[in-house]
Amino acid sequence: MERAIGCEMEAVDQMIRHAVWSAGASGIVVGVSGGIDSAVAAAFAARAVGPERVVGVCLPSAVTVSEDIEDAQALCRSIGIECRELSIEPVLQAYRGYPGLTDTPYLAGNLMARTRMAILYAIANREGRLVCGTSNRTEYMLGYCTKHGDSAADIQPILHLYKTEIFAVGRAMGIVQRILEKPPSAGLWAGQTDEGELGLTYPEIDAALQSLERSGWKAGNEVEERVLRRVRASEHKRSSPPHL
Ligand SMILES: Nc1ncnc2c1ncn2[C@@H]1O[C@H](COP(=O)(O)OP(=O)(O)OC[C@H]2O[C@@H]([n+]3cccc(C(=O)O)c3)[C@H](O)[C@@H]2O)[C@@H](O)[C@H]1O
Ligand SMILES: Nc1ncnc2c1ncn2[C@@H]1O[C@H](COP(=O)(O)OP(=O)(O)OP(=O)(O)O)[C@@H](O)[C@H]1O
Ligand SMILES: [Mg+2]
Repeated sequence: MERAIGCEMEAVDQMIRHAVWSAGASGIVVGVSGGIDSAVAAAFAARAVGPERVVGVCLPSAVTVSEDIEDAQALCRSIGIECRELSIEPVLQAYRGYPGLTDTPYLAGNLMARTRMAILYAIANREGRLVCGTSNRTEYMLGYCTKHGDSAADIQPILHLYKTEIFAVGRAMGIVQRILEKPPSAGLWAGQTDEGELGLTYPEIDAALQSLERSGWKAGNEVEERVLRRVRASEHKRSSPPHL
């Protein structure tokens, strides 16, 4: 880990406090999946504005494994935030009534991510909260997220951190061990893992991204070429829609 974790954590705290204060918000809502990104993002939110002003919402579907729900609850307990659980199955069941909209795991998965976003924003609307993002720099650069789904947020406390750095920050914050050890997964279909779907490991991807950034986005090997293709293809997820 090259960056000074301590100084950067203070800067994140200040950024979150400023965003909440300038929005006149009562607090923060964050989707807690039982994974490391939402754990670290929620822990930052709790540090910044106090755990009593943060609510974690676990939004399981039929493909969510019970260990993930238990880990999300354990995370909320360990950082002292309220934990709510709302199944997204009734909403997904309604989508299944529209022919073809949920026919593949890919289609259903993106609908799950956007359903979670809609519920988090409804809670934010009702309670005057800001929605806390959980995107890290690696998935942001690769576009490995659902556009207007899990990528939608009002604050982004961990967007500057590569996935491999999230684990180091999580360890420094004392995030529960089971969350630190599980393989990253979007949890959108049974058996899905990030590294399986991307076809590269996070250490490989992060090394390639750092090398590409240093070289002015010139690929020097096959892994860097593959990563660069994903970065280019997902440019639209990092910019405003074209308009006049
Ligand atoms: N060049 C372009 N200019 C402007 N817009 C463009 C575009 N190309 C596609 N689009 C639009 O973007 C859409 C495709 O983007 P999107 O809907 O996001 O879908 P897409 O990127 O195809 O799929 C999402 C990926 O993210 C993964 N994911 C999702 C959610 C969470 C996580 C996780 O790690 O937790 C991972 C998921 O497994 C899948 O691999 C197209 O249908 C189109 O509407
Ligand atoms: N079952 C769920 N309940 C609540 N929020 C969820 C759920 N599944 C996904 N999310 C939200 O979508 C975000 C994106 O998922 P993603 O898998 O990238 O992150 P993670 O689960 O926190 O960490 P990891 O990538 O290591 O699995 C989560 O951080 C969380 O905010
Ligand atoms: Mg996950």
